[in-house]
Amino acid sequence: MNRPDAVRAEGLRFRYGGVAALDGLDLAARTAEITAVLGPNGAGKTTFLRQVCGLAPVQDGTLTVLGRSIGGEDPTLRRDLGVVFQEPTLDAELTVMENLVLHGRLFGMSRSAARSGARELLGGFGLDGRSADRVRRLSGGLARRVELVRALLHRPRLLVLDEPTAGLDPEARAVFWSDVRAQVATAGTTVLFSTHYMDEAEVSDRVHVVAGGRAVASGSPLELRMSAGSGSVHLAVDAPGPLLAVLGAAGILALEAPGGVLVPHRDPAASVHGLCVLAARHGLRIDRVELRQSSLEEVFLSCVAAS
Ligand SMILES: Nc1ncnc2c1ncn2[C@@H]1O[C@H](COP(=O)(O)OP(=O)(O)OP(=O)(O)O)[C@@H](O)[C@H]1O
Repeated sequence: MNRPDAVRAEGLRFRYGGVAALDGLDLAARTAEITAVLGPNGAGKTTFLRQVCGLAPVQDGTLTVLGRSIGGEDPTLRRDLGVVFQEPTLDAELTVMENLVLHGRLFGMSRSAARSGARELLGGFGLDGRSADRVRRLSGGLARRVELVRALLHRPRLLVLDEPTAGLDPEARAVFWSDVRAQVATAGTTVLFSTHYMDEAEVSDRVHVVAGGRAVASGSPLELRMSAGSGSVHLAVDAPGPLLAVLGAAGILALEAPGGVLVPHRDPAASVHGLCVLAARHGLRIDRVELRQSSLEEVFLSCVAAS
């Protein structure tokens, strides 16, 4: 389904003095989808997300967020945004509920609406028992989930998350993302987030790989893996030597791999027949054929290396 864009960036350039942070960034995040901005340190992810939130000016290029053209500070936009940035910003001395009510009040909610909204969200994320806990007593993972609840309290249309799970262990990260997915499924919230974790990008509907301030690849995680052209065919054989020799003589790149031979191929499925025919012609027996897709990590590394 083609949904309208909640965020659209075209030719964004941004400089901090002599440093170019964004260098012609084009990307889009569709409504009610999860979009990942995946890139190494210094790729420009935070700069871009700050622009989306109106916290950094648009120096060059165009940026549209929820139908508004962004030029810098825009107080009306803030109501439609829920934000979790890298640095924790809960008040450690207040309880979970006090933090949430404070946030609700800042966003113009009545005390009772903030309390009942907070209760509902905490309940939905299985955190009902934690509302009276002081934040300083929470684990890092729990505190991040409370930040997520706080970001959602005023019912934003767009959730912006800048490396929201940095520093969390894999289990805490998985719980955090299951909360986010639940929110998208129940409320249709649009999510735009940055990460340098490949496995996190896998949770998204669409990934933009960013390097050097530009999007160097875009697509669903599956599309990216397919388009990287680095799938492979694994041919299980007892002794790889003769098969490697036959493939080498035919000009086919092949590598010895555990249990057999690996043949990298842009379209692994299309190459299977030819490989089997070639082996059979030389009297070589293949026990099993397995198609392997490149991981998002391989795609990421190859995109960044080529940029
Ligand atoms: N306040 C600043 N002053 C000068 N240069 C900056 C500033 N903030 C960021 N930069 C530079 O701009 C570039 C992009 O930084 P940005 O923080 O947007 O990248 P990032 O992808 O979010 O990185 P990270 O994953 O490390 O947070 C980097 O070269 C960075 O050093």
